[in-house]
Amino acid sequence: MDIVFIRGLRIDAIIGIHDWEKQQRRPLLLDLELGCDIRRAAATDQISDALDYAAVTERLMQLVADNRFELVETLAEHCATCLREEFAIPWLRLTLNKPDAVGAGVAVGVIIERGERIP
Ligand SMILES: Nc1nc2c(c(=O)[nH]1)N=C([C@H](O)[C@@H](O)CO)CN2
Repeated sequence: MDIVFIRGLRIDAIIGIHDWEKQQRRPLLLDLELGCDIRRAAATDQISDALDYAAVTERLMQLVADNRFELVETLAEHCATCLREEFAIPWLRLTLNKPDAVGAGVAVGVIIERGERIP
């Protein structure tokens, strides 16, 4: 299986369990590995045959802008479900990093894998 990746995507989100976290958007960092087969896109050189990482990025930014959650788990799961359904992605790994949430310079978050890797 091939992978289209997105690394270091910064999206400002309302997320957190505390009242003060619900008042202001704060940055999240997303890394994604998206399973796909790039061979058709490579053969045709057409974006319509590719898993368009720009379209995926735009969809994630819209999803985060339209929602507010308490837990990073909930947001990660929504992102994974949305991408798998709307972009027909068989497998993905998503890392959601909420920087500085427990202290300056400390990274916390979740890493989830969903779907089946196609050999
Ligand atoms: N597993 C999780 N633990 C915590 C989360 C979370 O989303 N998932 N969130 C918080 C707070 O919102 C934190 O970011 C600031 O105290 C705490 N633990």
